[in-house]
Amino acid sequence: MSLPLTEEQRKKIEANRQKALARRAEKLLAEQHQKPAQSKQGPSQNLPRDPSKSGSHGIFFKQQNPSSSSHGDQRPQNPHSFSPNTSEQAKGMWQRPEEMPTACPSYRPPNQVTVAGISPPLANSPPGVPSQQLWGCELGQGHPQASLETQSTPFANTTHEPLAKVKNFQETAASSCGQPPRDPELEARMARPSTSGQNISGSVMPRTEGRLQQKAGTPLHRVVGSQQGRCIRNGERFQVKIGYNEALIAVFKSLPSRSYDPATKTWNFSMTDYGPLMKAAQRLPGITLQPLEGAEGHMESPSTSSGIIAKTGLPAAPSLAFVKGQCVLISRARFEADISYSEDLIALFKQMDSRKYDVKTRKWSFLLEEYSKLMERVRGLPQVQLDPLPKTLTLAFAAQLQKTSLSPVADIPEADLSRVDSKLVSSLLPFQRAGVNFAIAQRGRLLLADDMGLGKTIQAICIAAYYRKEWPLLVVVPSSVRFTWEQAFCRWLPSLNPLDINVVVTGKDRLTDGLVNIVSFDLLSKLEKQLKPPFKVVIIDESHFLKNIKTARCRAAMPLLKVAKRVILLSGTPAMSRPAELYTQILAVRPTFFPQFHAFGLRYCGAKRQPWGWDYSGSSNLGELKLLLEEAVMLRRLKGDVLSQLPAKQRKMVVVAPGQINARTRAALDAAAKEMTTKDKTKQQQKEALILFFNRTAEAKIPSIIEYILDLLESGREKFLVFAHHKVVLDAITKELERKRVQHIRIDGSTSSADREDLCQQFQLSPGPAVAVLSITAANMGLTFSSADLVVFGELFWNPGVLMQAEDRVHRIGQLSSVSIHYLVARGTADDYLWPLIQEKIKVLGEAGLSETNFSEMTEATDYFSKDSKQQKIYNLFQKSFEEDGNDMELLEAAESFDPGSQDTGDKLDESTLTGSPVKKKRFEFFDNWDSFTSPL
Ligand SMILES: Nc1ncnc2c1ncn2[C@@H]1O[C@H](COP(=O)(O)OP(=O)(O)OP(=O)(O)O)[C@@H](O)[C@H]1O
Repeated sequence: MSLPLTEEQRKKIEANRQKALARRAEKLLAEQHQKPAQSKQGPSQNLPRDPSKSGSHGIFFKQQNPSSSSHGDQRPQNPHSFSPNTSEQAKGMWQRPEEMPTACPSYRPPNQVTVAGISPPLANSPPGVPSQQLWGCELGQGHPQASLETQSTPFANTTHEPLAKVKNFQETAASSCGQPPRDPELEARMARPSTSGQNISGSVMPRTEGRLQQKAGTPLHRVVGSQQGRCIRNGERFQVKIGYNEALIAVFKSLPSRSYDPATKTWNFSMTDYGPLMKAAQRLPGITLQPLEGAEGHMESPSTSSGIIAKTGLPAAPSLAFVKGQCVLISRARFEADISYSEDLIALFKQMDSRKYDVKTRKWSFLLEEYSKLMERVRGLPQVQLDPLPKTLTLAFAAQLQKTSLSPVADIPEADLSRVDSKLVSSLLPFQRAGVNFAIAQRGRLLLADDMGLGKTIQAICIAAYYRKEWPLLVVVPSSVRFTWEQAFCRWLPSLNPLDINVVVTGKDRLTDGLVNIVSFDLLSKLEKQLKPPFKVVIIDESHFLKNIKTARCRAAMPLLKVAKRVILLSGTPAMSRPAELYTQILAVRPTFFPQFHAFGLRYCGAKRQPWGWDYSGSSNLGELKLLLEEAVMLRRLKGDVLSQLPAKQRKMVVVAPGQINARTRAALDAAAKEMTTKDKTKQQQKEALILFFNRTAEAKIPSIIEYILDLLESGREKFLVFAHHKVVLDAITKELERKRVQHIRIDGSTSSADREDLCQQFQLSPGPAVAVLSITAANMGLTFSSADLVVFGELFWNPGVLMQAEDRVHRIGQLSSVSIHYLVARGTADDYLWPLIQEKIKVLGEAGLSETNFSEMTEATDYFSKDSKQQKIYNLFQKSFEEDGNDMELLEAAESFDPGSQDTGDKLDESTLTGSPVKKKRFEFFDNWDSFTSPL
């Protein structure tokens, strides 16, 4: 227990202190009388005090690195440094606490000597090593005398141990007395000049020097000479180790990120304050701050500026801390060392010619050509573990490692496409041609990940055709687009006999019957056994369907892809949520890159060990993954990148699977078709048969439309519009979306005007996936859906004006992208007649300058349907019926009275069941829509 000081004791202490300080000031003046007073702006009386003042008055020495003695030979030699007992004062300074007078009479030094023994005796240190460096001197920064200690005071035969004890003693005394526990004598002794030129005093006084000067009435010159300190990196922050200096403390306190650590009695700051601090310190006379290693970027050449903050030239104590990190690729030509601070390592980095320090990331980077040299040298640092780049990267970037390619972009030679059909080659847009060049430079193995609608099909066909000698070709696609692919081959490769195209429709079909074999993912897994001998050239459309290695489709496809010579993967969305989804696709293109998923997971999926196993759902090193993919696996262009080469609208005819039309519906369709061509039928009866045919077509297409929508959703299409005409189709779509819990809106003839706008807004603002299910005739105008850029027509409509008006729901002001329009066309249905009819109408209008001219040009297989005499008859009927404007209403009204269920099941579907729009509305919309041909966007 300690008692508080009496008033008398306090006064006496203060008087003694003043005397001691006055003596010291006199001495100082005597010693410095030759030198001009360097600072008239001495410390302000109001300078805030060190936060440590209340309980940390003492001397604090902490040995930061015992091994630092090995650097003793680098120190400046001081013949006086080790003269034993040359100074009584010094001796007094280092006396043990029990020998020291205490300011607190009731104080009893504690038994424990907490810091004793941490530092080796100075006598054992190599001669001449500045104590500050040897011990990582951490001075009480509130010590006003520290600024006076720039005079040289010979330290003789001193040890750390007593100092530690002094510290311990003083701290304890201070805290127990609640008063400044200082001994004026001791302080005066400590203030004696040191010949070492080093500041090692760390005792803290509670008052500012300015105040003391005033009280003493003695003008005390500001300290001259040098006070040295250094900055030390500590994670994201840095610490300043220097003796007390009021002006410096004021600087510290002006920095926003300041933090004072009472335990170590040091100030620390974030790196953002490094530059300002160094600059401010530079302006303080007598202060020398050794800059932070590797922090050049935080301040303009702090180490070279004006010489005031010149490096001390003193050896930095090597860190004993073990540092671990990894190399990461940051560009085609450079890699970065992602590792925490190590002086030795930084010294090594500085030996590299291509070194660069990034101020923002605070990391060093180097050219790949210096990679081997750096890694070899790092191996010589036992305290450092810098993990190398994965072997895959060194292989993929071998040219850069060997200094043969330092170009920021890969040089891709122009491929000789003379062996490919000229129709195709001449149709390629410039970016598509570049895609083909990339694929051939990659020897026919790639993931073509262009945005949707950029023409991956035409590029894939061209690449595959380049390797035609290696055919038969296998094309694996979602089942809903098998026939679209067939049409695309027919369109782009006129040299290919259509009979050589084999579309696999059932599990009984042969997979190898054609030169070009098109199969769905699901059938592929069923026909796995037929894959021998393996195909040398394989196209996988929507390759992200393979993202889950556990699925049957993936298990069937992977072995096939590993042995194929050419693998062309196509996907606009190769990974939808996490890098792990890319793994199988990378493996398919480059089987040797990451044969084990775990290695890939650790590097790029932020793999974490959990109680239940490894979690690979995260992500890491994505920049590097992107570089690797771009270098050796993937080509991806976004619509925005190539917008200038794209038409505003891209139309695509999607031939949906006839196999999905069931026998009952097929029979109904055939019956309706027969009815239309039967002789002796009145005109009215023919029209009724035509309407029946149209309605049966709607029914027949439902499974294909739903399958296509689900494929789009699985492919990651976020927002799109689906137009249909019949209520039965709209109902089926919405029912399926509800079942799959997909966000959607529906606007048909029964939707009120107010609701139309609300629903439209709802869709526009929806952040995630959403489908707008719309009636062709009820929602083809007056609505803006510009947040989508894809429109799917589940059903065709005979009036192209209505269709184009519907297309323009997305293709309007506010739409910054090129929009994609997919028309689903089913063979053996009314579509066989409607599609050519639409084409023909548009062509006529186009010739008259009333329509876009590219509708047909941009659509596959405008001639996909070759008409026999019976079909010609039906076509003529369609033409006649739908060309006479007055007949449209008649046809629609006739359709409304049609009951599609009556013939087979007796189920009655009323008008509103069959069509999505009320009759009255139709007339208005139908005739108005012709304007759309001429209305510009
Ligand atoms: N160079 C071209 N000349 C003519 N038509 C083209 C060209 N490139 C693409 N198209 C047409 O653009 C439409 C979209 O092409 P494609 O279906 O290949 O795109 P995609 O990238 O596969 O889109 P998705 O990812 O949606 O399947 C098709 O109708 C196609 O015929």
